[in-house]
Amino acid sequence: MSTPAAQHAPGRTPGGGTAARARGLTKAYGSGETAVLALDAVDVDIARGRFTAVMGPSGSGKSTLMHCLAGLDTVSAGRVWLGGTEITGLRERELTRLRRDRIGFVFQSFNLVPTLTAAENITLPMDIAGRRPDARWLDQVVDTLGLRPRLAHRPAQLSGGQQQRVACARALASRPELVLADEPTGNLDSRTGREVLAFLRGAVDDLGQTVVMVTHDPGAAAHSDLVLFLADGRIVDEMPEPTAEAVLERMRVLPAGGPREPGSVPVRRRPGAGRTAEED
Ligand SMILES: Nc1ncnc2c1ncn2[C@@H]1O[C@H](COP(=O)(O)OP(=O)(O)OP(=O)(O)O)[C@@H](O)[C@H]1O
Repeated sequence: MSTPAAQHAPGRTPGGGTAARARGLTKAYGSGETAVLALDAVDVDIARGRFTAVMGPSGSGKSTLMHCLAGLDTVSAGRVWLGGTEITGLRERELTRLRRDRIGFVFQSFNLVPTLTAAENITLPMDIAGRRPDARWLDQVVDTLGLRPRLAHRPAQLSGGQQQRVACARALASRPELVLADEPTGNLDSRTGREVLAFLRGAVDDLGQTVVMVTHDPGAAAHSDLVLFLADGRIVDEMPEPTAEAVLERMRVLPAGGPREPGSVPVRRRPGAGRTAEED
């Protein structure tokens, strides 16, 4: 469970498919002279049952991509699907329900409720939704994350790594179709960070979950099955079975990134960029 993805057998999980998909996904912030193009006609397929990392320089559009895939942000152009559901065009109420029922989120700052126990934090989103957790699934998640002895503890009684494990369990509790993790190890020391990555890896390998993780850390990306490299709002490359060294090397030659004005640079696509997982 704790082995980097490079040591896992390559190939898709049985019954794979696409958990999320975007075509021509474009996001501009602002308008006129101050407008910036955060995403520029991105095509992406997120393979079901796999662990995908998103890397790129600061300002390259990683968080925007994540937010658009989750329906947390509106798109300027293009289409986004979660499974078979097109989310572009859904009303806010439908989006709220879709996020609650079908997507799990893990953030850099664990976002736990301090007055609740670990167990209560884990089931909170389902409690709010009036949904009953599947007890067997929840047991599996709690055991995979090694949280059984900590369930009665409040966040302040847990280490940072344990708190992030609780946040991971909360994201997995409803057995979502997609788990989105934005810099999940950003606030952790390297040892506890590796622990959390091993658990995310376990969520994919042992529980069949689909995880997309934004990270700046090549070592974290090495736990994934596939790294997508963003630069200037475009997917410029991808790397299956990444190693930390290969990711670091690839990052060195990425453009410095940052937003730019719409239309200021002609759309030019590297060979293979935006290729779908199906086509590999
Ligand atoms: N709410 C916003 N309003 C205006 N511009 C925004 C907004 N959100 C993002 N941007 C712009 O879009 C660009 C892409 O932002 P995004 O946060 O997706 O980049 P990132 O790759 O996640 O960066 P970082 O690694 O620093 O978190 C940013 O550089 C920023 O200028």
